[in-house]
Amino acid sequence: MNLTTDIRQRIANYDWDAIGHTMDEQGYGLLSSALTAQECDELIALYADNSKFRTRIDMQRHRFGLGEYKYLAYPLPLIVQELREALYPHLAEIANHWAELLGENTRYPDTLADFLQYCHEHGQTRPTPLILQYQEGGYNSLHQDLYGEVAFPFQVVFLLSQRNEQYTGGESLLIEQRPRAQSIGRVITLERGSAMIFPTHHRPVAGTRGWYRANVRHGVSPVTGGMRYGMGIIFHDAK
Ligand SMILES: O=C(O)CCC(=O)C(=O)O
Ligand SMILES: [Fe+2]
Repeated sequence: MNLTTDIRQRIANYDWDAIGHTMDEQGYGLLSSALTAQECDELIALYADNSKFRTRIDMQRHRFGLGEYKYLAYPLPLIVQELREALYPHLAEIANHWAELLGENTRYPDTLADFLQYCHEHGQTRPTPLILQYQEGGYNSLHQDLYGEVAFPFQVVFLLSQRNEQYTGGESLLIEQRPRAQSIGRVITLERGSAMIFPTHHRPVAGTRGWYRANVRHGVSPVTGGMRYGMGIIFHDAK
């Protein structure tokens, strides 16, 4: 791959205060134009190269939905490594703020390397960034990506395909379940190269007696035509 090296700068250029506020308010955030069309194409092309991946999952076999995904192997492709490293400190700051709101003692370290060290000490050593592929009819059931006791509270998904040109349907879904209430469903329409930051397991919501946890699951609605690729960056490693 002909990798660009301005990823760190691109990530640093987002208005992270504004993203933090949006995440506090709606539970997720968007990064528009995080990847160029060429980078999206390169990542899609990478999907065919099994030497870059450690595991392939047939989603139907596990009743996770319909489609497939592959977990990248270490060392991660440079662009994925750079995105994971560059996103982490901004998200750790928001994560620490959320932990405070929820009265948790957890404090996330400032660097991805330190956080991964912590994962490794807890037996979580396998890389979790993944590329997902859905054909017509494919979908991803509502789920959470937890792979052990250590879980970073946010993950990021990048849409790699061109909506309405390469595929139709296949909307990103977030379902938020508040205690003793019915769930809220959010449909997030991503553009090619854009990304969504969302909670891995829950988000703080203001109640009449302080902040409480609302459980969040994510998924993808059925693809009605064509082929849709996404790339997920999960920060905790897996057991
Ligand atoms: O394909 C998608 O957009 C959903 C990806 C997903 O489940 C994830 O990134 O964890
Ligand atoms: Fe997921």
